[in-house]
Amino acid sequence: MSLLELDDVKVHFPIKKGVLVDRTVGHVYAVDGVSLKVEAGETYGLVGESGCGKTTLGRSVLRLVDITEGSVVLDGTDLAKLPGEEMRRFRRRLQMVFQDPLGSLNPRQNIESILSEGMIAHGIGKDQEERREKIKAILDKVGLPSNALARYPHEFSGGQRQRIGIARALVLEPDVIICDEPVSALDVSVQAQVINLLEELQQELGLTYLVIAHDLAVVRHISDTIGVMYLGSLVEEAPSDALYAEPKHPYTKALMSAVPVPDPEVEDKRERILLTGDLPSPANPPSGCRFHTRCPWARAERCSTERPQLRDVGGGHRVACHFAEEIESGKLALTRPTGIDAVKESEDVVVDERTGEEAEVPAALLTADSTTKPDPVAVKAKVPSAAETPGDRTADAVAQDSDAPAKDGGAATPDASGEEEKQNKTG
Ligand SMILES: Nc1ncnc2c1ncn2[C@@H]1O[C@H](COP(=O)(O)OP(=O)(O)OP(=O)(O)O)[C@@H](O)[C@H]1O
Repeated sequence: MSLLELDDVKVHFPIKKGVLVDRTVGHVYAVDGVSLKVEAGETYGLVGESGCGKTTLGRSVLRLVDITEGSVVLDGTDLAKLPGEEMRRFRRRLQMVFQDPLGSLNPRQNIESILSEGMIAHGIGKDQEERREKIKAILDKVGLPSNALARYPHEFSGGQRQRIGIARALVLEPDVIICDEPVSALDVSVQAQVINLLEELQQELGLTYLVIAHDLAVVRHISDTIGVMYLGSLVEEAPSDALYAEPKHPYTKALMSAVPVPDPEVEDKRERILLTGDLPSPANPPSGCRFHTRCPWARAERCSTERPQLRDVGGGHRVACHFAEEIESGKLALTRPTGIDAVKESEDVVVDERTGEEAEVPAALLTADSTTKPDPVAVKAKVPSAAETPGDRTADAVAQDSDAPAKDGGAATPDASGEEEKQNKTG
């Protein structure tokens, strides 16, 4: 049995209407039948574009949102069936590291108080002295000096604050840590340090992670197994290397082909799959295969009526596509352009709304309906905007951000990077 098992988990949020009497007029199918297993000591990476239900799934494991259907089993215990008090005790074993380290730390509490809070609630440590010793040891493990204890969250850089968030989870000695976009609010250089730290801690302490991220690069680096979500469901799951070597679902192929490769020669020859159309609303998902409205290989007769189940295609690789094998062998003709040729040949020039600059947009993305915006997944591959290209900012920010563990030098003072991050978020 795996340490954490999710079986057909559904989270449907009711859509209410009415002034005096709340009427349920529909549902947001945020998570719609996800089954996955996280093995002890391993990392499961969950990827998908914004709005696909990743965060809701993570929160449902912690019972921070109610599960509509299905089960979440931790070490043999079905959490959905636990009464409140027992669930409270179990919660110690499941901890979360949040995306926004500053927003998740109370600015009025010093680090000792923040880290003690959970320990007191769960009866860890017989007195404050014992708790302090434990906190100091954990701070050391995450690369922060013990004099950080008396300081406040705003006195640390973004990366250091995330180390505090990780320490807060660790002091409770959890079985599983759910990391929800753990590095997406950080500079790229700092991201690598935090990811490396998570890996080191895993090796040293035998931790188990469920890492949720929209960034394939982040998940690839750290995961043993990766699950790809689209509109509330898993469309593909495989060991990390297999997924990257041979993505089998058309959506995964499109996600992968949108990630730029640093080598220009490889980049030039690479197959591109550009999706047209927007992500459908989870309140009104398409019938049959949820991806059929954007899939370049969709077959009207089957894909729009029959919902594909995740099925094993060998080597622990599971895919929810009726035609995965035919697509793989090249036997299935395209029913929509993938935009491969269009990328190379298009000379259409339009103005990028976000930057106000002229941007080349592949002709394939300019659909007959001019009101339809190009899909951001596809566009990102060709026209990254200034705001979406962390690499550009990093060149300057790297020099300024001092996330390197300040073991002997004391905690960092408010630094330029911290300010810059805040401005970035508000801007
Ligand atoms: N409490 C809620 N009530 C109603 N709808 C919700 C609620 N929480 C999330 N949703 C909706 O559920 C869908 C999935 O949201 P979720 O935040 O889980 O996606 P995500 O993949 O984590 O996206 P992001 O990376 O942007 O957070 C979205 O359409 C969202 O608007």
